[in-house]
Amino acid sequence: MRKPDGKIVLLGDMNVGKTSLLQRYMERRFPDTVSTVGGAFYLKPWRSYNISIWDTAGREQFHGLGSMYCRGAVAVILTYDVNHPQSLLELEDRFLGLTDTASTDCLFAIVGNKVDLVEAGAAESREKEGHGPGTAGGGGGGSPEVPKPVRLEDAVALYNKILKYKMLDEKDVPAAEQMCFETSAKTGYNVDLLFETLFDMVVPVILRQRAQGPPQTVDVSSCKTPRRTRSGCCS
Ligand SMILES: Nc1nc2c(ncn2[C@@H]2O[C@H](COP(=O)(O)OP(=O)(O)OP(=O)(O)O)[C@@H](O)[C@H]2O)c(=O)[nH]1
Ligand SMILES: [Mg+2]
Repeated sequence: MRKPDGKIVLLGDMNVGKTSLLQRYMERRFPDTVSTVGGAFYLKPWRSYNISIWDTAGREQFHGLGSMYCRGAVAVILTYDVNHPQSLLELEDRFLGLTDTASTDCLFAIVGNKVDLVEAGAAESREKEGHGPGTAGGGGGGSPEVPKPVRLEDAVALYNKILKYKMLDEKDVPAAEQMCFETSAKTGYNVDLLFETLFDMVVPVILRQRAQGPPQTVDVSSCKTPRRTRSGCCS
């Protein structure tokens, strides 16, 4: 098997849907998942490159492994659940620090998953209030404004905090609007857009890294070995 040219890592709290997003993209389905143990990866050929995409465990007990998985990453997908504000806060509090081992020109995407539940919840409350499905609660025809527990603006604010944390100038990185996504692994909404936008963006990073010399290697002495690692689908 050819060595991957670049690595993308999914990070985020347990249950936000990291494994489901990856399976939706790679396998085109939404199977039942079990909470991830350790990590697992897929290899995605993209143009003339091989990109590895790492799924990580959100559970606290595996937290220490996160920085090992991020080592040398060309992009990190920080995932939260749009229905759980705490999962967005956790990205800043618990997961951002893990990306210190990523490549210096690592790209960051922020992904709010499970948007289908917002729509479902809104439809349910409309019905409870006596409005039929499809009515906009007295509105005049346009699609109803669905209140989301976490708004896209909150993700954009986090993106700007990340730039500060990494001491990056916004002129040198993609705009927040390009890097904040709302997805549904269940319906597939925006899932291809997320991964393929990112693949296209990481290609120049891979080329830059190649021009600069050999890829960074893992210093195994500085990280704990996982007790159990679920093997990747390609291993
Ligand atoms: N409705 C809905 N459910 C989802 C979506 N994505 C994931 N789920 C469900 O959320 C639960 C957790 O999904 P996982 O993909 O296992 O979450 P995870 O982030 O990988 O969790 P850990 O591996 O524990 O870190 C599962 O029951 C999924 O079926 C989505 O877009 N919509
Ligand atoms: Mg998982």
